Amino acid sequence: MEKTITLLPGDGIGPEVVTEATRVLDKIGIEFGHKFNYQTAAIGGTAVDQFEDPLPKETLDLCRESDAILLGAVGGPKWDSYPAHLRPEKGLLRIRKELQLFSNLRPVSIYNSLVSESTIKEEVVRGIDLLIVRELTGGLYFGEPSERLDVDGEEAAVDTLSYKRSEIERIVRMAFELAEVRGGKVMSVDKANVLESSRLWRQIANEIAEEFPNVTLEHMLVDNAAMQLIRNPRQFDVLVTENLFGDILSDEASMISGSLGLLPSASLSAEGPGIYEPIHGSAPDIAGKGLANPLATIASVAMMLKYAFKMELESEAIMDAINQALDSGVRTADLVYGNQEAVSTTEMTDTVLHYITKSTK
Ligand SMILES: NC(=O)c1ccc[n+]([C@@H]2O[C@H](COP(=O)([O-])OP(=O)(O)OC[C@H]3O[C@@H](n4cnc5c(N)ncnc54)[C@H](O)[C@@H]3O)[C@@H](O)[C@H]2O)c1
Ligand SMILES: CC(C)[C@H](C(=O)O)[C@@H](O)C(=O)O
Ligand SMILES: [Mg+2]
Repeated sequence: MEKTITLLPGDGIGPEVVTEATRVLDKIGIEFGHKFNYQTAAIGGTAVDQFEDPLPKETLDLCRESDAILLGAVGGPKWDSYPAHLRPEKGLLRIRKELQLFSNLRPVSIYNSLVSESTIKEEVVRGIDLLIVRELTGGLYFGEPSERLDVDGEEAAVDTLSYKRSEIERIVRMAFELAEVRGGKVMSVDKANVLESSRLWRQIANEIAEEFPNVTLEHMLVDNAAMQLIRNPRQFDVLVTENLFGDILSDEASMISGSLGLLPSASLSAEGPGIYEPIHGSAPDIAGKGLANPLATIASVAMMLKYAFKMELESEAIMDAINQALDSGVRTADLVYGNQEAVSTTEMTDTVLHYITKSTK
């Protein structure tokens, strides 16, 4: 097969991890006889510097006409004081909205050899396999008004948490469809004891549940969910939640797998190309030092192969290779506690590449 992939390296460690992920794609291409064509475009702070726009039109056009998009990360201290529309993060929010990527899948599992190294007890994390389904184009990130204002002569600011029925229906339905082919359980996470938007969310989740007799639905308040994720993550199969709750819970959940540098994601729409992106950010503290863990981005490529190209075997070959690389003992710095030696970003990828073969399946 021949596929065109738009690369959006972005800022900080973004370019480093995207480069590593394309090496993995190239190896898959060789082993399985596919051709991956890349086109690279600017997003985030890099795009602000070049085009005074965190999402130039040319970038969006390239993305629209590609088969899939691979994003590194955006943002960094350099742009933190820029006005809202020129912030790197705005570029990411805009592209998610433009491409209607309402569904962000953030799977959380643990590689075999990391079970005993987790900061959480082995018996709590062993065999973890849960999926966070994060709503990605609504809620506080996009609600209007979102602005500074004057309240009683005082400086104030407002952000708006609003959801339409259709927005809730489609993401909750997606969660149920995924649960049907997984463990058959949906946990809808909200703050219905306080927020009206959460009460609508809960009501609609109950309605959607009627369409899926083989899937059980439970509700959990988000503060409790944050605690339960660490106390007993095995109770969860699919968690579905609004944009900001999903953002926070997924960073927390990454520590069940061992590091923020391990968690991949797929941002999907009803039709058209999706963005495959690690859940982590641009990590300015380690950028340019060869310290970044490339595995979240490499696993995002595995999600791309599975969801965008229906290349199940190829996707599994990558996940198997990551498992074997970690089994062989290599660790990037984020995975090292104590005095074990860490390998570089490139060395980690080299080890993954070593284990990628068609015959692994
Ligand atoms: N999707 C994205 O583009 C995205 C996501 C989150 C944050 N950001 C942006 O990134 C910038 C930094 O934010 P932050 O520091 O809060 O979050 P971050 O995710 O960039 O980093 C948090 C911590 O995790 C570490 N880390 C992250 N990814 C890693 C990796 N692959 N390997 C090893 N360690 C890794 C970092 O070194 C840092 O200590 C901000 O500008 C923020 O807006 C972007
Ligand atoms: C950079 C930021 C806008 C983004 C988000 O909050 O969605 C990031 O944290 C993520 O998780 O992808
Ligand atoms: Mg985040």
